[in-house]
Amino acid sequence: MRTIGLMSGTSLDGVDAAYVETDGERIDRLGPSVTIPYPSSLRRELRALLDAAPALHDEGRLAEPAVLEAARRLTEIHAQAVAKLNRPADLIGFHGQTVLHRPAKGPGQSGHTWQIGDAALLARLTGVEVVHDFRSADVAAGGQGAPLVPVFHRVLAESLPKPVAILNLGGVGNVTWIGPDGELVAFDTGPANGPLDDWARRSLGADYDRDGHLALAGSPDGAVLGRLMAHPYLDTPPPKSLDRLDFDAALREAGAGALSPADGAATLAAFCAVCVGAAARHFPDPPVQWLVAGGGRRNPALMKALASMLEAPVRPVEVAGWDGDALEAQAFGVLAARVARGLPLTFPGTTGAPHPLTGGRRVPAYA
Ligand SMILES: Nc1ncnc2c1ncn2[C@@H]1O[C@H](COP(=O)(O)OP(=O)(O)OP(=O)(O)O)[C@@H](O)[C@H]1O
Ligand SMILES: CC(=O)N[C@H]1[C@@H]2OC[C@@H](O2)[C@@H](O)[C@@H]1O[C@H](C)C(=O)O
Repeated sequence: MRTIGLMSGTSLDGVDAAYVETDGERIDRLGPSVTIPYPSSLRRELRALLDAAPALHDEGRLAEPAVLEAARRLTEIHAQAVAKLNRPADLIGFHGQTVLHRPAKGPGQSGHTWQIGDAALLARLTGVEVVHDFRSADVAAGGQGAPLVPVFHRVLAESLPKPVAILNLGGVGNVTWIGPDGELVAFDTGPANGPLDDWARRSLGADYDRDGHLALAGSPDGAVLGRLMAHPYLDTPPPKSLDRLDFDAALREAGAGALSPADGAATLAAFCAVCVGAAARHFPDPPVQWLVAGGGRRNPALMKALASMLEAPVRPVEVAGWDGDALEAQAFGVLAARVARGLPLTFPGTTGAPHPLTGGRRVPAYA
């Protein structure tokens, strides 16, 4: 199948689109990819929506005008990304924008995950069948609904020495550990760029701390870091996943807000690495190497903190010949093909699904 994967991540920086030829099990060709950054006004709208989402959800106000308007703007930019790729496609994998993620906390409890985006509008604008809503079926079955990329990571990493750990540093961090027989252990590690971006906005008035300049100018605060390290998420065994804002209260309570701009950034970078170090304790065996994808691999402060925290070499995924900016978008092309073929997206080792589960919903192409 000729697929286009579309991912709008928790960093809210833009949409990534990638062309992939795949049957969902193998990759025949990884084609071009593009990113369309969101205008600042849409970033602000989405960031406000993340804050408002818990109340909107709890009050059943999912179709508020502000939500529909953000979904429409987001979807139109996704359609622009598809047009920019300019490749004939059979299927689009449309993740949408997560505004709230609250998987079930325990057996018998119900959870929910909310991605905004108008799949019918995207199908109309592109003339291509759209697969969307990749996470709900898993959450409804008691899974975490995230992460979803591990099954794609396994295809990519087929010929690499095992065990290997693939770390994505987006707004939130997530890791996939792949064992010698293709076993998967995957989960969200902790906050990554999300709090760093919020900090950069507050202290620099910038979207992010470019090249980690601010963090590299400071030092991690031992007391704040010590309080953060005691967060129960770190020791909780997988499966586990996070909302983009899950650590905000803990960061406030730990006193991060009182630090100087540089020390605050250094502390947040160090904490991201501490979370990854804690994640490694949940692996069945230590990985021979860490391959890092996502925007965080461009932040030298994060990469330095990771290298000093982890025992195996830590390198950007480009050393394996992959494109660390396109990986998640590529994954949603492959996942769309898996949905079309009824193949599982999630597994006991990834989301804690009770058994391998398919998911997603399909909107046919409009003529
Ligand atoms: N040169 C750079 N220096 C520092 N940080 C950078 C740089 N380039 C990108 N980033 C960080 O990477 C972030 C974007 O990462 P990415 O695109 O992987 O996130 P995402 O796909 O939105 O997130 P997620 O994986 O959580 O869905 C930016 O918000 C920024 O924090
Ligand atoms: C609920 C949600 O959107 N989660 C994202 C987020 O961003 C990174 C991390 O948290 C990961 O669990 C997931 O994204 C990737 C694409 C995934 O599902 O594999």
